[in-house]
Amino acid sequence: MRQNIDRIDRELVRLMAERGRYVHEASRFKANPAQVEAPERAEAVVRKAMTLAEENGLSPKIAENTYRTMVRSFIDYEQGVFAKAVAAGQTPWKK
Ligand SMILES: C=C(O[C@@H]1C=C(C(=O)O)C=C[C@H]1O)C(=O)O
Repeated sequence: MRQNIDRIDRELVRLMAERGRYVHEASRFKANPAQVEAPERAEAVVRKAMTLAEENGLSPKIAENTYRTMVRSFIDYEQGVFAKAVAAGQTPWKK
């Protein structure tokens, strides 16, 4: 049983890393920190995860808590990537 949990954790973290690379990419299309935050989109992602949870027999509360924390962390990460790009003069709308 724990072997299965460990296997799933390896897969989840691999998928989170892949997700992170796309979040990193998304920052290139943002013009300011408010666009990085994109609260409506973030909320839609959480809601979608809750619907998917219901469809898959997972508690929507677990999906909600997990996704709120995860998306918040990705936004913070993306804000960091964005701030670095601005500091380096590498903002795409200036190219
Ligand atoms: C990745 C994006 O930026 C932020 C991070 C999101 C996420 O991790 O799902 C969603 C919306 C934004 O808050 C995006 O706008 O798509």
